[in-house]
Amino acid sequence: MVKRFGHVQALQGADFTACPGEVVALIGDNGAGKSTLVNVLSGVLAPDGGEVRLEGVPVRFSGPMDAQRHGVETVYQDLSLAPDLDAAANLYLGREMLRGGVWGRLGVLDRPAMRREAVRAFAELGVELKDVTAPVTTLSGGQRQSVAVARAVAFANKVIFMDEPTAALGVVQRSRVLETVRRVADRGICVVLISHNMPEVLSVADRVEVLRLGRRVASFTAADTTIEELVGAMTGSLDGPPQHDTARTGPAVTEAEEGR
Ligand SMILES: Nc1ncnc2c1ncn2[C@@H]1O[C@H](COP(=O)(O)OP(=O)(O)OP(=O)(O)O)[C@@H](O)[C@H]1O
Repeated sequence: MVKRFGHVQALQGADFTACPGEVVALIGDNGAGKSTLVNVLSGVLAPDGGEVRLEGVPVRFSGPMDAQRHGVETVYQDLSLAPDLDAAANLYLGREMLRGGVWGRLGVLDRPAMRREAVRAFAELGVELKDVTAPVTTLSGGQRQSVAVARAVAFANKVIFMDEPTAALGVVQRSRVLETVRRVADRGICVVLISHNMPEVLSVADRVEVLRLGRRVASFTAADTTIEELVGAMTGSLDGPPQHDTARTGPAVTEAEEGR
């Protein structure tokens, strides 16, 4: 995948594959190109070169909603929440539940049902919101992050990209989100996780892809590597980082290939 911002070459042929049921961690130093890659794969940014394949089929998302229609959800670093809406409304943003019968045809929102579902979804993530009717702008950073994670988990059926989904979380919520990541993958969804937290990466990921200066420079099987090895690959201090064999568990669902 190739992406330029003016003179900045953010992605210079970064590529990776993620399979159903696996958690792939995307790691790299600040500025390595991780968020740019996720933004290109989730339809936020148009690439300057390269190809995305979903279940082996080339796709070109016209925007994030197009990606969502294909079963691809994203937790963005900036969370992309509507600050003045409550947690339940944010969970269903753009996919609101409507009341049945004539009201459904008139497009009346079923707020009680959305709030019930929101309470359930947040409880699953270990988030206790005192008031699901409060605008998300009044929530803590961690609570807002959980709202964004809950939204992606509720709707993804093929791929979830998570850009630093636990950065603002306390210990308990962090471990609940990581449990959720594993559970979502076990449903056959492929999870791509960006994280700077190496113990977290090793505890939840099956594979680790390392980006440096817009390129993928190493791949590791999480069970066979160490924090030192990952940091070495990220910083380039390892001489000729290894391209470990990546155990593939099925057909590729998402791929960003080198630009031509
Ligand atoms: N909208 C933009 N305009 C100009 N340059 C950008 C833009 N977005 C990213 N870049 C540049 O592209 C490069 C890759 O940035 P990116 O945010 O993808 O890195 P990252 O690996 O996610 O970093 P971090 O871990 O700090 O979030 C950086 O040099 C960054 O300054």
